[in-house]
Amino acid sequence: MHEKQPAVLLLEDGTRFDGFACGKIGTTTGEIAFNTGMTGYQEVFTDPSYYGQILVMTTSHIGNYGVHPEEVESEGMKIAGLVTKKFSDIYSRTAGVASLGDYMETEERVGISDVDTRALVRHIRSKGAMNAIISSEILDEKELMNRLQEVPSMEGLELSSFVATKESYEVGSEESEFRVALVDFGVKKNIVRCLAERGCFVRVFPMTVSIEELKAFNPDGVMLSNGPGDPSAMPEQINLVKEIINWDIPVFGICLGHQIFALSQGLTTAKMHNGHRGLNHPIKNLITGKSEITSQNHGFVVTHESLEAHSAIELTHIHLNDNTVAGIRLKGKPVFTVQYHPEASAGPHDSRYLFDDFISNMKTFKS
Ligand SMILES: NC(=O)CC[C@H](N)C(=O)O
Repeated sequence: MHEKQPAVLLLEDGTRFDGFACGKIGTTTGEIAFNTGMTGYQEVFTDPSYYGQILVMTTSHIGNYGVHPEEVESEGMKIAGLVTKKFSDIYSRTAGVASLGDYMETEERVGISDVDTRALVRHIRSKGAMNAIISSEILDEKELMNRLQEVPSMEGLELSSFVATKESYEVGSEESEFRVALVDFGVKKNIVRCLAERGCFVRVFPMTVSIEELKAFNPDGVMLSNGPGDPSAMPEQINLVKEIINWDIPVFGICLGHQIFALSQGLTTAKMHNGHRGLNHPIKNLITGKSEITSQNHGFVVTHESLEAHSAIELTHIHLNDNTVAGIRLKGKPVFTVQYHPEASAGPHDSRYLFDDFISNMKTFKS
């Protein structure tokens, strides 16, 4: 345990919060976002879709169950920084191997604790997403603001290339019933696990893969992964997905994969006032009429206006809090995508059936 060191959180609009340093002593910048999940902080912090974001956890105690090597969604922490109310230096869980503070230091992540996170979240909820800086080495507001002004806006930022694989790799056995080509934009490990558990041999391809390389693998289906950043800043990947759709193979897309699919078909995406990040987001499946409680993490969304004007794409799921587009499919084709996280790690398993739907599409396609 360390002596508490002062730290500052400064938002782009000049709002300042004082607290204490947690994790590495240093400075970090990014877009500020909040997650309302009450558990699963290690999975969240290692989710590649959070790359470039300073994350506020609304649950008031973070760190109290330490960290565990298996509870990661990628190799290492991906959030740009952490904001909490109470940061626990000690942890109580027999399976824990280290404290969150030690893990953040090893992973070189800067955080700030003892912030009034309720006031902070109310502020960003009304003002909308904006950039922020956390520092435990610079406390001078002018200097912090100068640094903050150099941080690019999330809108227009391509971030997948910082977190997605550069080399292909395989998961599962080649003897498996289905072969899935996964295009990696920043994949969460649990997506691959959910496929492997259902009898899939998965080859994870870098996002620079060509359509010929994908075809050469002879897959039964293509999975488009989640990932960070603005989907509209990825013209090559949008083009690749257009080619995948023309190939007429089963496709399943999650989050960024869903947004890139939408853009490839001429729909548009927009930046949300505030994203959806948490474990209890209500979704309605418009095909079955059933609701599901879902895990979410996104700051962009497919627009209703573009969808209404498109005759080949059908709305399949809506978000019940704000009616935003949560799932779509290509009419008459085995192609569907969702804005939320059926692999939900952490989170409820209500939406796991989407993996089964993908499997059943591949079964039909094979025969
Ligand atoms: N989880 C994701 O794939 C996020 C997608 C995209 N980066 C967004 O914020 O909307």
